[in-house]
Amino acid sequence: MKATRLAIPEVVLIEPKVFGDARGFFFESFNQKSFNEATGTDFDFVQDNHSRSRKGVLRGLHYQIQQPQGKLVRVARGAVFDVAVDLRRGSPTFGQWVGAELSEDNQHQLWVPPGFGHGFVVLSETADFLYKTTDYYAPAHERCILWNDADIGVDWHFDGEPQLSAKDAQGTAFKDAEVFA
Ligand SMILES: Cc1cn([C@H]2C[C@H](O)[C@@H](COP(=O)(O)OP(=O)(O)O[C@H]3O[C@@H](C)C(=O)[C@@H](O)[C@H]3O)O2)c(=O)[nH]c1=O
Repeated sequence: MKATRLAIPEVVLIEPKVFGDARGFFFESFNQKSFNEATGTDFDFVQDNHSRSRKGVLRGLHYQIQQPQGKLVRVARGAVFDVAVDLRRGSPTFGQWVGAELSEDNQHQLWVPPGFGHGFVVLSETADFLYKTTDYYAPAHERCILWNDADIGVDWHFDGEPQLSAKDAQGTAFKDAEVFA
């Protein structure tokens, strides 16, 4: 497994070692010890999620203002561009974003710590998106920043009008959003 800290160093790109053979492949999609060493964290994951989306679907930018979730995300089918936004006021990278393409071909994973907004757009015909979270879903604390907020300025690596949920279409501007202390 290879771990690379991105321009926001708390966000870590994880490249598992994939063992291919005549039958197909095998890899450890999660190993607590390796993950802790790679990220310098020690979280317990409490929820596993799986969503499927069509090409052009964009989910985000999501976070929970209480019970903030760290997310270890990956793609089992298809390809997405995945984005993390630093929402920790006082952080040297507050309001900045990083992103990576995650796909069934590269098997890359992204560690998005608590305190970050998260979203992705689907680049393939369909994508199965899998992620582990460090805290439980808490809809009362859910918040959404508008995907195309100009102050954040994410380059989604996707041309065209994305398909959003009604909730995401009404996301908050970054300047008005509740953020982490
Ligand atoms: C996220 C979530 C949703 N749900 C339900 C609520 C709703 O009826 C349905 C769809 O929810 P949403 O529209 O919020 O799903 P979605 O837009 O896929 O939300 C997810 O987006 C990505 C980008 C994230 O980072 C996740 O943390 C999560 O916010 O699933 C749960 O039961 N548990 C969960 O953990």
